[in-house]
Amino acid sequence: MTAQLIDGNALSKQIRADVARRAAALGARGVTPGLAVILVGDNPASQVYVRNKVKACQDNGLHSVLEQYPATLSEADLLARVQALNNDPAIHGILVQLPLPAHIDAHKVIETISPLKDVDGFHVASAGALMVGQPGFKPCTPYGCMKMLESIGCNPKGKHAVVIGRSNIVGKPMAMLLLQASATVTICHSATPDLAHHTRQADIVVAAVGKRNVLTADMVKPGAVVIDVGMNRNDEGKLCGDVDFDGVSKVASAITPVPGGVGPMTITMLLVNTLEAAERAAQA
Ligand SMILES: Nc1nc(=O)c2c([nH]1)NC[C@@H]1CN(c3ccc(C(=O)N[C@@H](CCC(=O)O)C(=O)O)cc3)C=[N+]21
Repeated sequence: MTAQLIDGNALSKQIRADVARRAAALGARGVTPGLAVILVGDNPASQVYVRNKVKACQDNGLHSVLEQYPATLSEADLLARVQALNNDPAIHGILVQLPLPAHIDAHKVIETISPLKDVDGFHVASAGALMVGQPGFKPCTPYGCMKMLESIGCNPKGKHAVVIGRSNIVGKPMAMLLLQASATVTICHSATPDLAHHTRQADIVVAAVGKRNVLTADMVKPGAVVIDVGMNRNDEGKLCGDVDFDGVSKVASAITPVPGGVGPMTITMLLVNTLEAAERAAQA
């Protein structure tokens, strides 16, 4: 291992301390930042994630409400809950945990969340704002990745960044944030014929596919910075990313681990977005 480790837990600790300070300052003005998390169904992974989010709120002085519903909840009832939270002045951020049961149109649910409370940054208005450089919530995972680059003094300006993956939640907004930071951005995906051809030219690689060993040492330029957004299980059931960490960490100059990298930063940026939603509401 020659690469510098970009520690998502350590960086989260710093940023969360700042969130807690700002939350306390708002509290002194009578406003406690509030996050509502809605979980539909009993997906065990979702239950763990949601509990971690609620705990992170509690630990940093944010108010949180967890609403759990059975998988049989109707779409109409879920939309009504979201509307009620839109109108609840104690709630500044609304997160509907994905995936939702198949009978519910996730797109419809997300579009029902007020863009002012869309702390996931998944609403089309948030995506559009990011696209045109207007104020709005940035999706937490790519936002966290940008903070990780910043934390090691990696300014994307003039660099070639390759994003692997084109999801609405990570790949696309990641590319937009890097572009906004004046990187030259290449987006690769499942139909890219020669992925290694692109990644070998990259100063920054962000892997966001959801498949193990998408990025191996032979695909990385010496000295590149590598961000691993993947969340997979290996044959032993251990959590691992999209990047062959052992190989790539011998070539890269800096790399994020899984676990302890992008995951905790995603939750941290959710707290940041919720705090900012509350600060804006307090100003209005
Ligand atoms: N509306 C919505 N917003 C989300 O942000 C959202 C979602 N739905 N659905 C599911 C995914 C997944 N996700 C994670 C966040 C943190 C960790 C995390 O903290 N991971 C730890 C390890 C956790 C473990 O050990 O399992 C780590 O990487 O160190 C993981 C996954 C947010 N998601």
